[in-house]
Amino acid sequence: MAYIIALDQGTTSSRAIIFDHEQNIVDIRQNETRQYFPQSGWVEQDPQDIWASTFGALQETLAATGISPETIDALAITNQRETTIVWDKASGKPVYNAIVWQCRRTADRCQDLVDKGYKEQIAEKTGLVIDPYFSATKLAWILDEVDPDRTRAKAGDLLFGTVDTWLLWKLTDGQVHATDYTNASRTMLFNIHSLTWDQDILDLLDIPQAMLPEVHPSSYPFGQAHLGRNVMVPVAGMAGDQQAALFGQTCFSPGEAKNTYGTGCFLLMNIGHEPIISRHGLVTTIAAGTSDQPTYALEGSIFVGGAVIQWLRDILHILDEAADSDFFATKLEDNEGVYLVPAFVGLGAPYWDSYARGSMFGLTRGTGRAHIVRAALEAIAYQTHDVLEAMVAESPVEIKTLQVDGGAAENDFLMQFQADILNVPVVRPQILETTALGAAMLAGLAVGVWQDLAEVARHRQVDQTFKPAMDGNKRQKNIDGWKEAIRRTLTNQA
Ligand SMILES: Nc1ncnc2c1ncn2[C@@H]1O[C@H](COP(=O)(O)OP(=O)(O)O)[C@@H](O)[C@H]1O
Ligand SMILES: O=P(O)(O)OC[C@H](O)CO
Repeated sequence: MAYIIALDQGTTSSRAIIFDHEQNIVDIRQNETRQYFPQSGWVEQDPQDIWASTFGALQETLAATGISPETIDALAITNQRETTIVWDKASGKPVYNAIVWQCRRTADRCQDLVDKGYKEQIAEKTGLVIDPYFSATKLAWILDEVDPDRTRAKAGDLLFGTVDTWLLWKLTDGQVHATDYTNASRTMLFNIHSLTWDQDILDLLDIPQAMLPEVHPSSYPFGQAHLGRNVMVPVAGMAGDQQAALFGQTCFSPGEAKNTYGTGCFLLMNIGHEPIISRHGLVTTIAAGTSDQPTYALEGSIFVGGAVIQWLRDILHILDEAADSDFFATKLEDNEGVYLVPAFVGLGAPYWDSYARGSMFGLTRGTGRAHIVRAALEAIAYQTHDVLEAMVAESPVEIKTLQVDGGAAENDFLMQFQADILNVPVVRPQILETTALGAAMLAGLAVGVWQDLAEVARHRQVDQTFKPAMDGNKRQKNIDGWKEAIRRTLTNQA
């Protein structure tokens, strides 16, 4: 028997998942990772914790299953994207905490770039909206702190990486400094047409090319991971988690879309080989693929999805477990006019408001735990509605079904409410670990475990389809209430 192991480094946890050649999950090990919130809207993680939790999960899964590393055909890495790490090449030590994708510390820098008129140019080159979400201004911020005149970065003594690059570098004992197209396309430094780092943007932010990783397709022999006792295993697949999930959901054709409900929610639609620059608040990104010719995707990035449930559990303490949210939400017939806008770190697509903060509306003396829990789950579905609405406006392709995955997609109430609010069937696959599966598929294709896309798609199975069942008037009333809540939360409206 031979296997592929996917390392899925998400915002809240690091997982190692063993797949066999039939794409069955043989074992999963998971370690939580800690987030730090040093100031309002700031989010950091410790890069050493990211590494230790990931490598620990890998070692634990090998120990628990007794699977010998010699029988592993390939490793795959998939990761929270945009999160920015800079380390010292000689010592291998990070020079600052990882600045997490959700972090808003560079909001003013981004506003300054917008005010100076770079919006169109950056959208044309990178497919992105100027926002603190992406790595570019986070990297410039770290350099301003630790290497203001850029001497060390220019000499190549400091290296930059997103989480995939950091893990690859650690796994290969500092031999390989590389990333893939999908992760590079989230930095706001990468030209998605020429598939190269963009010198104009590097100059604009004073970022030396010498510190940037090489960029390859997602299905590629990146390097040999050192798993101890002279055992080397090829790392043959790397992709940002959302693009890996799109691939794992087998959305290989234009018009096919998925939404992942993790810490955030990320709705991606395959748009084929021609990038569209969005006029409706979406971003254009490179999808995971097996060749040099890129496939593109339109993406709606929602910053707070499942994280709102974590907030109810860990900060408000009104839930013991995230899964209990289903029980409380279904205690009510409807939301009774209560809306929660979880703009804890501003709002992403399609609003892009860095300065908005969370708000709740419609509270009465009768408002209790069930209302707040339900409003939180509904907010995940409404935000997805707003993104899908933008996607429909952008693309002539009709979205007939929405494929879903991620931790919060286990919540039946949320999935049914999502189908009701979108008026589109929501299809949940049997394997919810689609992100890891997609990465494993990319690695397996690179090393010849599977021959082609048709072969990797063969194993996909549906768990449940949630069909829209809400009356049209009620749907509209719900959406109107949400739009009003959004209107009252935004700071950037004219
Ligand atoms: N049954 C559930 N209902 C609602 N939210 C859930 C449920 N299970 C997990 N979550 C939420 O999903 C997120 C974890 O999903 P996961 O896909 O592991 O995220 P990530 O990859 O971002 O770390 C957490 O934010 C958690 O609050
Ligand atoms: O940690 P996740 O799975 O919510 O994914 C984070 C995204 O990659 C951020 O862009």
